[in-house]
Amino acid sequence: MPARGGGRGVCATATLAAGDLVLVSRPMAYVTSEFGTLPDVEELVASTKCSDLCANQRALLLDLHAGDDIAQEDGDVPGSGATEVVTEERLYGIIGCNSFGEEFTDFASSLARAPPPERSPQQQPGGGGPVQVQVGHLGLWHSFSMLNHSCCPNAVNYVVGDSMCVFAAGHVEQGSELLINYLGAASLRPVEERQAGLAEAYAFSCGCPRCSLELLHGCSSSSNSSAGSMSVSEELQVLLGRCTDRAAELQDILAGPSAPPTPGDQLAALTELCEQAAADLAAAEALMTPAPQLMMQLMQTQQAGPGQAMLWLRAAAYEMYSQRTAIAEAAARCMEAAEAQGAAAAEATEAAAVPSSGAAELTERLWAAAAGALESQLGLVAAVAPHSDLHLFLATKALALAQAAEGRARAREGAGQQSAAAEQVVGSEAALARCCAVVRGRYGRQLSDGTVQRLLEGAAVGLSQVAV
Ligand SMILES: C[S@@+](CC[C@H](N)C(=O)[O-])C[C@H]1O[C@@H](n2cnc3c(N)ncnc32)[C@H](O)[C@@H]1O
Repeated sequence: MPARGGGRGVCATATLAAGDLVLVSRPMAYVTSEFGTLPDVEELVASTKCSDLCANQRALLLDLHAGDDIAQEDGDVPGSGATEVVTEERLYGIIGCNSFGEEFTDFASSLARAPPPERSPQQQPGGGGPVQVQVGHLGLWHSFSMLNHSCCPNAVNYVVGDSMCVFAAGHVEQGSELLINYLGAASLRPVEERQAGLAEAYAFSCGCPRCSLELLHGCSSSSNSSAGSMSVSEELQVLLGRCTDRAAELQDILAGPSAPPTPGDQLAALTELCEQAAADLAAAEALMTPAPQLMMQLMQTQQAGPGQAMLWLRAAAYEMYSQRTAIAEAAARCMEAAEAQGAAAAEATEAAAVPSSGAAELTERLWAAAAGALESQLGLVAAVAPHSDLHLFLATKALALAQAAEGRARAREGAGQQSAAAEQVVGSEAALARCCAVVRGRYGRQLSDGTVQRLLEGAAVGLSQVAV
């Protein structure tokens, strides 16, 4: 694969579906840190140096790509032998190009790895040490290191214990290259930032279809531009800048020192923020809708269907979708609190204890808006980070919202009230089926129903611990 630094890659030897196991790799070096932080690279370097590598293992280590400069300076051909010395510079190069780390092990599988309740909560199976469900880790795995990157990956990886597992994350034709995402959450940033990140960390320029499509579209000038001379990319940056400012405002409204004192005030401030966020998102969506001729050209050069091409483009504005969900959710919670306060006050004065149906309807509308915003967010993640942790996280969150909406609808029916807004929410059965499909795509197509259930329970607990 001459277009890839180091020249190698991994291709499917058979046609694959999401959730097919591609490889399991044992670590050559592996370090962890408590409290979920990412260990320092120096720790992995020190651990690799200290480990007593046999000739075979040293040959495998030296076989790894260390960056184009280092390979050229050494006149090295990968896989050239066990007798070479692993210099410090080379080791840093190898670790820089090939290590993989996470701030904490993913929330679903970490809980699923904890012992079942009948065992002591502190004991590993077989009586080992305490189980750490949230540790940060960094490691080096040889066969995993052969996988190249794409911003629209077709494979997904995660660590169990200290082993690296890789699964297909969608349909993969026999002979096609398997590609993973090196960028983590940064994969949901615009193309210029992704390219800069990859150039800095790995010294290559990504030529994946999503990058090419976005670059081509981003260079075109925006017909919406008030200045008339801004490119799509520049205009998107302006909108994303406003999104960042709004995030600070949201923080202030929810927790800052100048937080408005009553849920009513808070709701008014959130409603205003929600309107601004919706207007900016609509502007971004218009910006990311190419003119028909450009769309034809983009699809022909990138071999992507129109739906796919659109999702790839819109994923550059992901932060705005995510913010719209956060604001709508905050507004719904706020209205719910106001509704509960109203009910409590009515009860205290022995007035009608049932909250007014107008308030109830508004609460439902806000929850339906939050669920709708989450569905848009989920669609983007499914397109650019299929079966990732984030995909599972959002699917689980959508399931929780659907179940809560159904619970409220039943409670209101019990109180003789109607709620039309709840019907807009994806039903919990559909949301559960989607969650199970995401789990199977991430953790293995062949999982039993019991294991899927256990992983979903893990994801639900993780959801309650992580605020996004
Ligand atoms: C983990 S290695 C992947 C295997 C590597 N191609 C090899 O032959 O050893 C990471 C390196 O592969 C190269 N690489 C990965 N993805 C790439 C891509 N999409 N385009 C070009 N080079 C890529 C970069 O040089 C990067 O530093």
